[in-house]
Amino acid sequence: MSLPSVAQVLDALRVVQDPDLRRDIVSLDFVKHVVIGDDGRVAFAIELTTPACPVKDLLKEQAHQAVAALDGVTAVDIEMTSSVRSSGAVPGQRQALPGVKNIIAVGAGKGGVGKTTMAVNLALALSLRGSRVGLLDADIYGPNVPIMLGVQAPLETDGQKIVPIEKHGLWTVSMGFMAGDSDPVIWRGPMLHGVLRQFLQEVAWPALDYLIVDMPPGTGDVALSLSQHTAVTGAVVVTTPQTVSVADSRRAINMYRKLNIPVLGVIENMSYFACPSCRHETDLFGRGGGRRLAEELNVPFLGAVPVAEPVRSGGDIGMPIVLSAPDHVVAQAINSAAEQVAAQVSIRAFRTIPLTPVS
Ligand SMILES: Nc1ncnc2c1ncn2[C@@H]1O[C@H](COP(=O)(O)OP(=O)(O)OP(=O)(O)O)[C@@H](O)[C@H]1O
Repeated sequence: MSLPSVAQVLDALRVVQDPDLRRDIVSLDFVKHVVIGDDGRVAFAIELTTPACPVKDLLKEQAHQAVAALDGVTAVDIEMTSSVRSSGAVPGQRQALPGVKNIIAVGAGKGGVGKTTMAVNLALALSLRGSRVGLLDADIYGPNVPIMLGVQAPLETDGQKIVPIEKHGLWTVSMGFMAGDSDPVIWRGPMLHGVLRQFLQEVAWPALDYLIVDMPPGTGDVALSLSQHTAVTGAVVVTTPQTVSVADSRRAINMYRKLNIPVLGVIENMSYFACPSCRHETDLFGRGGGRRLAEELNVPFLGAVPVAEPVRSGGDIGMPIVLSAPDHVVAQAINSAAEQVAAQVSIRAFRTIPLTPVS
């Protein structure tokens, strides 16, 4: 039986569509290194735009089926790889940080909605999926990242730049490493601006796919500084479902829009309580407010995360839930939200990078 050509394999793969990018994987230039063996074995790689791709398994399965159906094919070997694209540096705009492909702000309109919890767990979820991730604690007045990561160490320099502290596979800097746990931070706007600039430009950040920035709650100075210092890929807004929180989140989204920071989407934290014994779900704060806000403002809804005691206790002892209980319903909800964030970043990267034509 005759063997298919590389062109025929590629043609067959054109039926496989990336649902987020709305194009087929061949014209997206995802298919690499097609090798057709004399025995009819076809091997190739599919290079996705993030290791956290939510539809990775689906794309692999569809690609397998499409190629296996060709005459002469006896086996199909697919290697799934990824290369995160940068959507930070748009021509004519500010530069992203050197070596940092994407900067993602995690913000909230209100304090106490779980913004830091989401920032830490989203960062870890992306890292656990194979990305290189940094976490910048820009919540200068209430720096809780060190507590939630369970790390307390003085920041040091390599002679020129601040060396970020590595914990659980993340690289991080925080005011909490400078001030003591209970020292108040009393600074004026220009000083905040200076600290943020230092944390961005005077830190020896390693090469990163994603730098997650834990923003202070509310609308204000730090978001403005961030947008002035660097090209921000986008912002994730964390809300709880009740009306007062949603109203503040609406203001936060509008602020990011005013600053030309794209809104990647809304996460509804503390969406409901899932009883660990009987599994009954109670809508403590009126589930759905975050989703309705996303629909109203025409931004993606990235997921609903329930309330659960292990989230709080894990945060208190520096062992975030995606690490301590990866099968917990909350960890799964956060993992799914992290995949949606990565997908939104990829979508933005494709809006700013011209596609390579495929011959
Ligand atoms: N889904 C959840 N289930 C249970 N507890 C949660 C959940 N999300 C957050 N928490 C807890 O709520 C408290 C506040 O969370 P966190 O510090 O992340 O909020 P925040 O919005 O960053 O607050 P702020 O910026 O005002 O300091 C923490 O004790 C945290 O462990």
